[in-house]
Amino acid sequence: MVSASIDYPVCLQLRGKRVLLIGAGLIAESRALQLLEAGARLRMVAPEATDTLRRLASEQRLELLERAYRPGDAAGHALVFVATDDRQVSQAVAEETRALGILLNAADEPDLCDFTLPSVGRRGPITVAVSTQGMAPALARGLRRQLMEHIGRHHVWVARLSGHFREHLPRGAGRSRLLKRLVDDDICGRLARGQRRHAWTCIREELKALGEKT
Ligand SMILES: C[C@@]1(CC(=O)O)C2=NC(=C\c3[nH]c(c(CCC(=O)O)c3CC(=O)O)Cc3[nH]c(c(CC(=O)O)c3CCC(=O)O)/C=C3\N/C(=C\2)[C@@H](CCC(=O)O)[C@]3(C)CC(=O)O)/[C@H]1CCC(=O)O
Ligand SMILES: NC(=O)c1ccc[n+]([C@@H]2O[C@H](COP(=O)([O-])OP(=O)(O)OC[C@H]3O[C@@H](n4cnc5c(N)ncnc54)[C@H](O)[C@@H]3O)[C@@H](O)[C@H]2O)c1
Repeated sequence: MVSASIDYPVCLQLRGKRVLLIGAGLIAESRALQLLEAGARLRMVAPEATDTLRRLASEQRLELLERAYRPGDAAGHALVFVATDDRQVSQAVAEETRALGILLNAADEPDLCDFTLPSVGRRGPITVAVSTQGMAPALARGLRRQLMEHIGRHHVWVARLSGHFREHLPRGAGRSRLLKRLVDDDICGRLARGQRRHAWTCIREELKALGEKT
């Protein structure tokens, strides 16, 4: 049975991947900064670019081709973004990316998008992303801001510690127990209330129990 489709969210690993961004105005600039943070190998194509994008190009942080988009530009890229002020450009890019099977985001043109961008907030390794399936970007932004207020320093600390344990402790029931306890009220809750010593006592007990079993 086919039902009405809903969005499928993912967190992409873009380190070292070739990404094409067409347009180099203010919207493209904000996309570019996020893509560079994610480690993408970024090529931009636009006749006019912002000062910041020009500077990044002169520092070789990205490649900037100062000309209009041409069919053939998309080849060899893992993802393509278009953010120009000309719908015809977006349509031409969409034709090319569809033919090549490359996923496209067209700023403000949901009908041409293979994926849309959620409103994103970050704290350490924690990412909050809110999407409204294209219905209300301003609501996505407002909700993201509200949700971010609930992410505290203790969450970042617990996330990092969990990452450390997952890297260094062998998989198994003991490790799962420790990782679950890390996020429950005993530890995460105590950290939120500033009771660091109690939290550490629980962690030590769990590690000791784990050590005795292995
Ligand atoms: C979340 C965010 C991410 C980002 O862009 O980085 C994003 N838009 C943001 C803000 C924003 N955009 C607009 C307003 C003015 C209020 C309004 O018009 O509603 C505000 C609010 C503001 O600026 O405060 C205008 C707008 N946007 C789209 C249309 C076209 C249409 O809906 O048809 C129009 C009307 C244009 C017009 O009529 O002129 C379309 C899209 N915008 C999307 C993402 C995708 C759907 C996301 C979702 O599912 O929620 C989608 C489908 C495609 C895409 O671009 O990927 C970013 C928040 C950044 C932050 O967190 O700060
Ligand atoms: N999603 C959002 O949050 C959001 C918010 C505001 C605007 N937008 C949309 O994003 C788009 C870009 O907005 P902006 O403010 O950055 O525009 P802008 O006018 O600042 O920049 C447009 C860019 O497109 C380039 N361009 C024009 N024709 C081109 C071509 N043939 N080939 C390659 N590049 C070309 C220009 O050189 C320039 O770099 C608009 O469609 C706007 O509606 C999205």
